[in-house]
Amino acid sequence: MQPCIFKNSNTIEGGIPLKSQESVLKMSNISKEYYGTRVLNNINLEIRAGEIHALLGENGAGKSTLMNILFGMSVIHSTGGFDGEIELDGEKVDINSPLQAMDLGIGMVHQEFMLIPGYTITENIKLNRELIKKDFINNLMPTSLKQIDLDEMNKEARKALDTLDIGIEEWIKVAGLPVGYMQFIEIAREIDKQNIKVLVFDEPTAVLTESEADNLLKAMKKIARSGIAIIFITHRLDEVMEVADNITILRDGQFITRKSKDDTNVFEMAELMVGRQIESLAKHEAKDIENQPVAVSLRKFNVAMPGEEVRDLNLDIYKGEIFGIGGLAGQGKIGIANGIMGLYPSRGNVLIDGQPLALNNPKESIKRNLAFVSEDRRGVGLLLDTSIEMNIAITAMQNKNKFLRDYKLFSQKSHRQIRTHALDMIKQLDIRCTGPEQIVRRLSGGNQQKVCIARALTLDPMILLVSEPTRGIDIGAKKLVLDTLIKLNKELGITIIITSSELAELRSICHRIAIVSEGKIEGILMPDASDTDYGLMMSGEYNKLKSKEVI
Ligand SMILES: Nc1ncnc2c1ncn2[C@@H]1O[C@H](COP(=O)(O)OP(=O)(O)OP(=O)(O)O)[C@@H](O)[C@H]1O
Repeated sequence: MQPCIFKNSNTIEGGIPLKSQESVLKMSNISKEYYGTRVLNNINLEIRAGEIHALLGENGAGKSTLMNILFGMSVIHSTGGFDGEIELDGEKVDINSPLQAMDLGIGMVHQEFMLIPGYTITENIKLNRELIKKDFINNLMPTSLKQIDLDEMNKEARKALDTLDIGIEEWIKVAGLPVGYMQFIEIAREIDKQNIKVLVFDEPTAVLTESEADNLLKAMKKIARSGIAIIFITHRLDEVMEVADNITILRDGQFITRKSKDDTNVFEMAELMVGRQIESLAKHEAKDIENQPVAVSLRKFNVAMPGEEVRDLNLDIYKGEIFGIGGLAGQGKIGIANGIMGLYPSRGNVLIDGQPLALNNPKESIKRNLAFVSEDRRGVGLLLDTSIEMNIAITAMQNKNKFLRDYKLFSQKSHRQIRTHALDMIKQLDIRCTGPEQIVRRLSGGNQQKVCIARALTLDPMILLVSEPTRGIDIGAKKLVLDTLIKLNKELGITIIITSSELAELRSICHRIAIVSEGKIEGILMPDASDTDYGLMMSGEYNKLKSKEVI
């Protein structure tokens, strides 16, 4: 079996794309209801071979639902199916399961990784498509005793990785690899499939740093040049401008428009998505931070978070500051907040308002008025099968005795207070839902993130740590989240520590930004420092060059 990437037929000499006029995929008049609520209404989507087609829409617009239909996901069929037609290469198809979708040549690069950590990269790429040795004896064996051709599998995996310019060895295990690599392994798995015609990238850059995202966009262009049609779901409109040929925009389950990239711009796309004009992000006001008392002091702080280790780190964060933590994936930026909150083993000294914090004890961190919005909202952030209102209230109930009626001998939860508070949060953060009783699993990704933020705010924190707060959030909601952080800082004086892979986001709202490299602070910059300084710090070169007096 040969890897398909440049075997797909729609290329012409030199690998220049032959963007066929025929559509490879056509979804017509697609409608879908969930429990009586219409979430897609007569949607059309048409894509040609070799085209990169961006599918845009706010959180909850219906993008994932449309893709779930394309993949024949059970969530669609177990909830009454859908209306409309799907055609592949001009032929009507019924797609009743993901397996059938794969057989038809539809692939998906997932937002949440679907890799098996204990397997090697090759084993993950070839999972369920293992190659069997072709010698005479092996041919005679029953299937269960046939020998796998590991050499050939490694070769093909290598070829797929090379196509993506990934230097990593194919025989190493996936466990512990940085997030950026995981994404590429997912892609390698898809492009290694022989018959792939349509490849869906669902917010592929949401978990990547800027340089990793650049590489990914390049890889996408290369894959499209081989003739594969790409559906690209993203909330980052600059990426759309960089790689997309055409764009389909959904809003509240309605088809809004289809446009050629050349006939639109970022502002128009944003407006079409949200149905109103988007103002630019609010900016914090400059503050004389360093005269304030220290709110958080870290000395020789170490956190054993796999892939994000923090090593002997020293840092002071001032009261009332919005403090940014940036850096490349795998350098330790994510470990800092997780360590302070006691979620990963840590050692060293942490002072909160001058008083030592007991480490490795999440309850203690919450008692000391810290709250955390984790980057891993599905893993540690949310109770997916519980209502929005309970998700918002539960941590404050357990740790701060909020929403409890005290009857001397026992206490009982106050449904009324929980409901009133949830309704207020839903309004303040514009959580799109059917009501406070809706279970969180049924919310779109962005709205789940807003529930995490609401839960943290419910703890009335004095120090709020937020990790990747706008990952997977649409442009309208992003502004809302960042504006909310600024407001909490300005009006309630909350010290905010925000960790983000998006430097632009940090520079837009932070008073100071620390860049983490190899588990330590490489340096602290003001938001208006030069791009060169940021770039050098991110690559860990800043201090080396400074010591040589090059800068
Ligand atoms: N399993 C489900 N049961 C009920 N409603 C659902 C389910 N999955 C999604 N929905 C609803 O369908 C609508 C569309 O959600 P969908 O996840 O398709 O949006 P999206 O555009 O992908 O959003 P995001 O950008 O946040 O991922 C939302 O109102 C959501 O609450």
